[in-house]
Amino acid sequence: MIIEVRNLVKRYKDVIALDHFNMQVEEGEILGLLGPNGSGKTTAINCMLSLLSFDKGEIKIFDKEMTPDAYDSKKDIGIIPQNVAVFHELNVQDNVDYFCGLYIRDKAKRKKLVDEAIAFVALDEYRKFKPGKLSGGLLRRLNIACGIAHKPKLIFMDEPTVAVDPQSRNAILEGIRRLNNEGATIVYTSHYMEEVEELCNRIIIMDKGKMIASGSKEELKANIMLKEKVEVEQVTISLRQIEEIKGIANVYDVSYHSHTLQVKFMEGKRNMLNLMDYFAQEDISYGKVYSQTPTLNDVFLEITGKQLRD
Ligand SMILES: Nc1ncnc2c1ncn2[C@@H]1O[C@H](COP(=O)(O)OP(=O)(O)OP(=O)(O)O)[C@@H](O)[C@H]1O
Repeated sequence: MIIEVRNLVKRYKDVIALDHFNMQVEEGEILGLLGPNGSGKTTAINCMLSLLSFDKGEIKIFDKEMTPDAYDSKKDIGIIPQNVAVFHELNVQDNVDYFCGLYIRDKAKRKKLVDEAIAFVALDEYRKFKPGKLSGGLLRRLNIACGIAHKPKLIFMDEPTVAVDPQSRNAILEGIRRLNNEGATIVYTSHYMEEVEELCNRIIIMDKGKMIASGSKEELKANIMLKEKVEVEQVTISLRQIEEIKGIANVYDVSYHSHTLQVKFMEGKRNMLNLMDYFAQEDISYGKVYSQTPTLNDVFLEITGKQLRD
């Protein structure tokens, strides 16, 4: 076990940011911490890093209690904070060298690590650029290079792709996979469910400071009632027909707004065909029809009754 968090409680005056939060991370995982804005992701990470004190609970990292002076553990941890934290007076190379130098004294060894980190985030041609000259995506990549140059065993990444162009975003996600392949355990926070689905082998969903679900994306989706969602556009149906659609096999929820019909199905085959058969029988005309499998937003919606996205 690389991280063990038990019953963590953190209050900011009247706000309970973490409410008996639990989480465990095993070696080699890419753990996704997913939750809407304000659900407590950053607070949880900052407590794990001992950057914040907390009111109750226990945090162990590398099997040792995490405290502000746990330097032995800290040297094996990398942090990529949500807000880019680099020195604007230093160029790309000197920034990476500075952060690497906090951990590695030997100059020759450090030079090699700095070169590797810069190559890793593909910033070679920008070595001499100061941060002010870099685009948002390149700046994020510099932020990552600063956090990983000392080759940490455990890396915390707090929303590293916020406000990043798609090309840099893909480069960042690919880089995270490579770091993981090279042996790093990664804790990745995001409120983008697509990213978490794509990247993480286990996901913890947070809401209001609590862990509300945990598992692989397949496990999380298998545990909810929704198995298929069919949406039909440009359709006009009556209240009687809505009631009859509710009676079709496996249907458990029907909603109808602005001529768009959404039908949720539990387990089952031929769901869409059964619905189309009903439309044919009733002579109902319709526009486009989509069938969707559940997303992590559906998991969140079923557990909390609200959307993951704001
Ligand atoms: N310094 C602070 N003082 C008071 N309240 C705070 C402070 N930092 C966070 N909070 C509150 O604690 C709760 C959790 O915030 P936190 O930033 O940890 O959530 P988050 O999931 O990381 O959100 P985001 O995705 O917006 O970063 C929120 O209600 C937030 O308003």
